[in-house]
Amino acid sequence: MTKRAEIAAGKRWVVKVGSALLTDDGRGLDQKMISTLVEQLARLRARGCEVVLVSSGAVAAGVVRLGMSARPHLLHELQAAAAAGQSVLVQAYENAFAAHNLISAQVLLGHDDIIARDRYLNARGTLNTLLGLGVVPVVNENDTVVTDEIRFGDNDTLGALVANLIDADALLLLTDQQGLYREDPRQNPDAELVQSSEVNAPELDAMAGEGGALGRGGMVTKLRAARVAARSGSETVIAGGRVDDVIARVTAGENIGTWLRTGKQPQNARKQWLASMVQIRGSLELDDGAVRVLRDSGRSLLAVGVRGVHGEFQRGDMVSCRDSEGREVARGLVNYSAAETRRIMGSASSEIEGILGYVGDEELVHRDNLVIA
Ligand SMILES: Nc1ncnc2c1ncn2[C@@H]1O[C@H](COP(=O)(O)OP(=O)(O)O)[C@@H](O)[C@H]1O
Ligand SMILES: N[C@@H](CCC(=O)OP(=O)(O)O)C(=O)O
Repeated sequence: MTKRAEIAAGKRWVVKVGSALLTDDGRGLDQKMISTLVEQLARLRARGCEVVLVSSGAVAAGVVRLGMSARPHLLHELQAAAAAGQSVLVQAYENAFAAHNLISAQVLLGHDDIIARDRYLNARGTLNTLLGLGVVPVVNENDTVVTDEIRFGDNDTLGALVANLIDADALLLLTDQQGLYREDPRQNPDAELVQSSEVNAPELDAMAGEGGALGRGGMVTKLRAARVAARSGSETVIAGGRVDDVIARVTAGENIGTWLRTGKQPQNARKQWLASMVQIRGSLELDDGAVRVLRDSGRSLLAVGVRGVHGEFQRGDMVSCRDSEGREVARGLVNYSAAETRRIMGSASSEIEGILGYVGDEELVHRDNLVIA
């Protein structure tokens, strides 16, 4: 896609609405904002587009409902707030969509639903079926059961994974700023808006800062999310949720907000699933030859090309493969534990049996289980 106007051809949208936008400066849900957004989503549906809404706001709504003075830090208090707030949030959406004769459906997802392939396929099937039935799925993280270790934590990431799941044409991240600026506008009110950029452009990393008091990830997680969404070929636009008619204008291809262009060809479904695993258990330091083999020829990673092992992981965990300067080259599911890998690194595959007393797989990471960064 080379021109912004081509976005208008997108028929499948994921629209993500952040806490910063929805929660009336932390005083509970901003019902007016919900009605405004839903009215715009209803128009998008009437134009024949399918849409999945990813909405934050459960914790913020729960904090007010339970009379807490601020967003809690303890995990169980956060989870209690999310549980009490999610029902209010979903009810607000139900009412707002019903006013436009649309049915919405609550979908709560956790990290486990993404890393287990059967659950991933199941979630995809359910979302596609809901869309086929004309329903608007309203997705949030299943906050009440996730633990710190396995939570997405921010809904930008969740929005991107949903875009991967349903092969969305585009992801729209709506927030309290009008897009990505060259500097955080809270620090520099004169910062310039980035209108468009290739999503993987390295200079974007230095521009994106942390979030405000209400949201979680700021532009850091929005940028990361755009890169995840791009893996399935989804374009991303970050725009201001309070801008008049923002959803209609972005989806019509108007040049507002920040467009992060995909640039690359989408990965196949299995590689997308692999890429969507956000929990990395350890890393492998590769020698230059292995880096070249992975980057240029798409072959498997063998133990002989590994010089160092960091972290503790088990067979089947996701590990990051890095060059000698620590830059990520690829990620993949490893066939040996960290302890085993430490023993076989630098050795030829034919030597594994002699070292370990058994041989599982010839490859340390098979090419089918490897995604290049
Ligand atoms: N370069 C930047 N451009 C725009 N906003 C930025 C930038 N860096 C950091 N931010 C901050 O990110 C915040 C939006 O993210 P966040 O608070 O997580 O909201 P949300 O709940 O919508 O996800 C903005 O309020 C802004 O202060
Ligand atoms: N699942 C949480 C949302 C996490 C969060 O705050 O995300 P975001 O505002 O999008 O950065 C909730 O509903 O409160």
